[in-house]
Amino acid sequence: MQLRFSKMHGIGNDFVVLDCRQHPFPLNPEQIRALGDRHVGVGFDQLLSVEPARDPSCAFYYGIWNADGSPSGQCGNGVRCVAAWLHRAGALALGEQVMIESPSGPVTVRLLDAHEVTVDMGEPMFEPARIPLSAEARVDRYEILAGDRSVEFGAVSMGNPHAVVSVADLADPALEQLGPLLTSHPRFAEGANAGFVLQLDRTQLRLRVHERGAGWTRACGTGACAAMAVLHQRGEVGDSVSVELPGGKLRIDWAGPGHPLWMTGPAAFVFEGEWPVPAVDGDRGG
Ligand SMILES: N[C@H](CCC[C@H](N)C(=O)O)C(=O)O
Repeated sequence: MQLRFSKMHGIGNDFVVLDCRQHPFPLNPEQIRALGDRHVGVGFDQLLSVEPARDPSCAFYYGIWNADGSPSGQCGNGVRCVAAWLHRAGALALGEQVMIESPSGPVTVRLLDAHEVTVDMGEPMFEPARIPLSAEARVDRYEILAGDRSVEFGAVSMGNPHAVVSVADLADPALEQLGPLLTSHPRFAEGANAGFVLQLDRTQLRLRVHERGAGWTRACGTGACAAMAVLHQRGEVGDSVSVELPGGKLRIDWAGPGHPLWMTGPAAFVFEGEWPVPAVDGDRGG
């Protein structure tokens, strides 16, 4: 079977997008990993499917799988690319605001232009059980033993789990080990995206993220939302911040609990292609 796809990225976080509006998602986890392989496949951080909505209040549904084949509930850079993809497919007009359904629930997207999208990512969820994180109670700062060091972090869900660690040096070599340790720490029952944030002032952050299921990526949209939300809860940033990641900048706006959190940033097309799906064993994906 030949599979048509679009290759896209959101500030360097790269995606393969599949049009599944007319046919069911066709790949099992083994095939997802093969497609995501950067040497013998096409390569991506995440695979995204565009499907008919399941929730009647939404225009479409999008599925999300990491490069290791694991599913995720949310992808911030990815949903901006889905919105731009729908615009190119003639299914979303400039300036039009629609709800799109993600595995963790609906988000609202609006195309500011063909390559700039703003998204209401919903409210950050801090309750440990909603992340999920095993903890006695919800606090602004948790302590965890990672390897031989105690690490202080914030935790939040954007529809996917995030740990946020404030650092003074994003080039600290210790982060190379700390990222994977936090991502797979047993206190995060479903794993975590581990964000390391350097705060420049109340309106500017720098961030690196070791993503669950994909490793270090050049950008993580939900990670930018998570870092801002954690610092906002501590009263350390204002209601609007610029988050600079290795691949580029996002703007995050959040007025606090009870308000939606908006993420604004670019979405880019790279190329269209076809991929011969290998006949490998494994249960159906999705
Ligand atoms: N690795 C994430 C999914 C992709 C998130 C990221 N690429 C974004 O832009 O939000 C997870 O397993 O929860």
